[in-house]
Amino acid sequence: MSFKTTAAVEEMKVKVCNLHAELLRWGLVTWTSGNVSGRVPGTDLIVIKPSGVSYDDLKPELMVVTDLEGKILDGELAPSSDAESHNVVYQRMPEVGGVVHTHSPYATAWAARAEPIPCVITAMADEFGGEIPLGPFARIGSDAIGKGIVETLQGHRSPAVIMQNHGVFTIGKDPKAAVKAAVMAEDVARTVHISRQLGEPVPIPQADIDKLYDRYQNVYGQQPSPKEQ
Ligand SMILES: O=C(CO)[C@@H](O)[C@@H](O)COP(=O)(O)O
Repeated sequence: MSFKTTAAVEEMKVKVCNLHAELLRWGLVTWTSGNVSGRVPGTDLIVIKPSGVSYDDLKPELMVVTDLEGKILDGELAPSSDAESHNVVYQRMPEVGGVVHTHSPYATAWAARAEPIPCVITAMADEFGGEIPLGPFARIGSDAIGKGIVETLQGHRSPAVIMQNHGVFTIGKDPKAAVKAAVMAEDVARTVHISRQLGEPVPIPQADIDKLYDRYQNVYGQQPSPKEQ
């Protein structure tokens, strides 16, 4: 039976396509590395970048729609080679609406050293609620990467995980939130790297991390007015 698209699917194709430009804008990807996906709200449909296509050539109509098992439902091209990893996250974390993968240089350098990024700046407490955890080494081609992402994120508030010897995976309530987490992960990875070159960074006490995280997640910025809630 041929796939019957919807306005929501087409809207997600545009969002996912356009968010790939943010990966370039913030210096998170090189050539065709990296990928963004989004879950169409209220469905088990996933929209993801086609594999190996130049960022300059990405268009909404080239995005690939799959089910949670990776079966292609819409799209002429093969989905990202990381689609299985994204799908394991969506299968096991129903609250996740967006997943991003990059090889951003500073965060990936921490992954190459198999070290989690310690929470030593308030920006990390704000966005990640603690360290950016390290996930296991796993080769592409099975569900091992996806399982490693999910198992590592459990017990952390971080929306980002650095996978040993590989790179960054981030999650969010929607694709834009996952892209933000990828941008901020690279930003703090760079800062903490620079700090550690000149000495030993000083950890922030957990009680302060908790307060900073709560403020940033619940007070910072333009909170919806009571009538909007
Ligand atoms: O990291 C990997 C594979 O794990 C890269 O190949 C990935 O960033 C880009 O692959 P795709 O073009 O999305 O298939």
